[in-house]
Amino acid sequence: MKSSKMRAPATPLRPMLPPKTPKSRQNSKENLVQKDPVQVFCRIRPLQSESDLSCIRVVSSSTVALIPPESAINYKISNNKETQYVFKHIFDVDSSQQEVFCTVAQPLVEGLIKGRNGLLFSYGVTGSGKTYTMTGNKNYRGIMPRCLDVLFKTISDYQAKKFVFKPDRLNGFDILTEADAMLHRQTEINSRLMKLERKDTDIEIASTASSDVTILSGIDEDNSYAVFITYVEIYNNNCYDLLEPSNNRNQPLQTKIVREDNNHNMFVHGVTEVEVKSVEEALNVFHTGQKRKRMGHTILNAESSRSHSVFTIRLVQAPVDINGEYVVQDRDKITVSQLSLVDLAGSERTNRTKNTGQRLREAGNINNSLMTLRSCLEILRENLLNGGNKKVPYRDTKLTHLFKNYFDGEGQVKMVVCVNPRSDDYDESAHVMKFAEITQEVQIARQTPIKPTFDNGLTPGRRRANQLFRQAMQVLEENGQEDAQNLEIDLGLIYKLPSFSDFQLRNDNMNDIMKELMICLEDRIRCRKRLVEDFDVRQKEVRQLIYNLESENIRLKTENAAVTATLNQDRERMKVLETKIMRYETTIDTLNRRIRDKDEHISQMETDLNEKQHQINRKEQEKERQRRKFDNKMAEEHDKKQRELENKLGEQKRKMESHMRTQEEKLRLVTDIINDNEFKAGPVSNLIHQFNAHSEGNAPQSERKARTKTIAMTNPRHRRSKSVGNEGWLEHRAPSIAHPGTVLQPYYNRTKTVTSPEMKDITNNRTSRYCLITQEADTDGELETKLYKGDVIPTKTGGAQVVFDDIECLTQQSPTASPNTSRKRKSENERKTPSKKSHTEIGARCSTGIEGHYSKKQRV
Ligand SMILES: Nc1ncnc2c1ncn2[C@@H]1O[C@H](COP(=O)(O)OP(=O)(O)OP(=O)(O)O)[C@@H](O)[C@H]1O
Repeated sequence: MKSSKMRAPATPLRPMLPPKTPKSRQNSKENLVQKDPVQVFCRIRPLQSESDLSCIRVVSSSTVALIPPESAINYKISNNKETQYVFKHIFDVDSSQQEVFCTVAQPLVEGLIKGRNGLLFSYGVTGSGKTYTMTGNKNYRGIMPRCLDVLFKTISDYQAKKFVFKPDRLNGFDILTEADAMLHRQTEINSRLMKLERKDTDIEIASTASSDVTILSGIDEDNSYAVFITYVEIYNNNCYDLLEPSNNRNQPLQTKIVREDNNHNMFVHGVTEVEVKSVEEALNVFHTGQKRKRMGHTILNAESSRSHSVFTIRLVQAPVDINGEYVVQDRDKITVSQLSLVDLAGSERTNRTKNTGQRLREAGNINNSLMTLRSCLEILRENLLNGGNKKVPYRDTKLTHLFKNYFDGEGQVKMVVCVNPRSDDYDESAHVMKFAEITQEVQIARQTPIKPTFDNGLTPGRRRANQLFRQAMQVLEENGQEDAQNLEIDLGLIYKLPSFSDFQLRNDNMNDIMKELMICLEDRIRCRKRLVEDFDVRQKEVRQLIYNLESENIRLKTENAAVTATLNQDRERMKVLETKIMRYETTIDTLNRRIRDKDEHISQMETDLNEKQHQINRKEQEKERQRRKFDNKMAEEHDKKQRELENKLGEQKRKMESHMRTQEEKLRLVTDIINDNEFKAGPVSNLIHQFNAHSEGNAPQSERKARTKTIAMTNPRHRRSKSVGNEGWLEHRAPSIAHPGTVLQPYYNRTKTVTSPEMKDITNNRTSRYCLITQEADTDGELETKLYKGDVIPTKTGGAQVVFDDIECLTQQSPTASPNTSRKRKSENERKTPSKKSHTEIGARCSTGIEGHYSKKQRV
């Protein structure tokens, strides 16, 4: 008999802080004290035809004997002796599906409801009745639909609304709020309407649900429950999600991986978990999976019996809130339990099936996984017997990896061995039996407690109490108590209604409690009425107060608006100013940056300038050094040249002196000659001849003869005195002579200029020198002035003769005439030639005399 305290409905302000308890799984291993063996059941299917021979004999409800037929391999070895095998229970050919379910699966469902995990295998060769046992058919529903029947029947009143629990895709669940869940429900309805989904229930299985479904114990009335279905196929050691949503049905299924969640439970990662609310819905999902399986096998060219099917029922439960209506929004309080129903592939050996190619590979994989399952169980058994800690090769195949947790003590494991009694299957059946026998020696730790008891601070039985409370209120309302519905309306902190007296909820005193509750409620209604009246009065006062406050508030708001407007204006101004400041700051920054750049530039320039100045100084120094060197060199050169010039000058001087000495000597000689021969008779021509002979020496004989002939006879004794002051010049010039305008003019002392000289001009005593001036143009048209000079010497006859001793030649060149090198040269040559010529002419002229007499005769 279950009893619970009924309490008043909580007010929203009532604190509800349930202390958190650690998760069950954390303590689960510490709590494992008891161990249960793997329960193995044996089911013998009926013979297909009456002609078939049976090799199995049921000895008792737990013992079965295998009798080898003659065709068996070990017929001779076993000496026709039967082998007996003991199992938990033997289901013979007459055993019904219900019987099998009740014995094998119902305890697992009970465990499931209590939060315990369960695993049920069906093992056997092909055609031995595994699928028949697990799924069944239209008339004979198997374990799976029956499990669903019982489960939904048991939790029917406690099911949570759809989508309150949502799979988190990592083997856990989240709790959605009622609003979110409703949104999901709406979306689902819409999508169904869109798709116009056809109800595709597996007719064979779902048509006849058992009417005599038992309601199992162990349900927690203060919990809400939800059922989720997953359907996975393991084929060729690959995991496929048969419920995977797909738009294209011909698209092959994606392989999935087996992973471990945060609580070290194994699960198929990303598997589709479908929430179902009824058996029909669950079978519908199963049917969808079956179709996907068939489709997949058609695509892969496989056979259904070659794969392992894992149909898992996951039961999610969580406590309801204090009002017993909604699930408490705390995912730590969720309990998830699951029951996996595994229809294994046929366990026959390859040599029997004569498979090749793909079939052989399939068979290999099947055997592999079954062998691994077998080795895992054997090692577990060995560890158990020897206390060893040998590593169990769960990870070798997907099948064993997925169910690792069960063998490690996280759930109950059961196996139904299906055998075909046909003698043809003897060898295979013997294998199956042996394996099954070993399996049941494996002990699995019992999971206790099955479900953690949360100390969540909530009253047990609150859901039922709430229901009773509602019922009582409904009765009161029917009895004319209008305020009954308002009882729930909380009066807040102002008033407190009298507390409920404690009611003990028991199944046998429900009517008494109901009566007491109604009396209590009537009192509460009266009390509430009083309080409500008082409340109304106070409410009016408060309203007035509020009104006043509101008026004041409006006034303040107006003031506030004005102040706010001013403030906003100020803020705007501030903003503008701030913007300006920012702009200026930016400008200042920019300018500072520029100044820095310029400073850097200036310092760089200064550095360059210094460098350049330094270079210039260096160059100046170098230049100064070069200049000094050059000056020194120049001075040296100058000294050298000066010395050379002095030497040359000295030499020239010496030459000139020597020449002068020679000339003086000559002159002296001439003077001596003249002096010696002044009074001696002798023609002057001889003296001149002597002079010429002396001076020219080598003159040609003919020239000398000619000259001798042309010179007039003179008497040197009569040469007029040339002493200073006594020299008188007779300048004889043609009337057409142009003044040459030369700077250097011949200097004549006591000069008499005549154009046509008379005798007396020559013969007078004052005239001692004679100068004849002629002018003519040369070949280039240049003016050439010649001055023929000579001594006037009186002749014996009283006349006078002129002895020419000098010719002066003045040649002028026009500055406007174009310079002509050849002409110049010519002129120079000419100048040179006349000089030479003049020299000869001097001689000639010197030897030429103009003899004049005082007589009127003139001879030139
Ligand atoms: N106990 C039984 N009572 C009546 N019919 C049975 C029984 N067991 C099996 N059968 C029938 O035998 C046939 C083969 O059975 P089933 O398909 O379940 O074998 P299986 O072991 O699942 O084969 P596979 O390994 O190919 O899947 C089915 O038609 C089924 O109805």
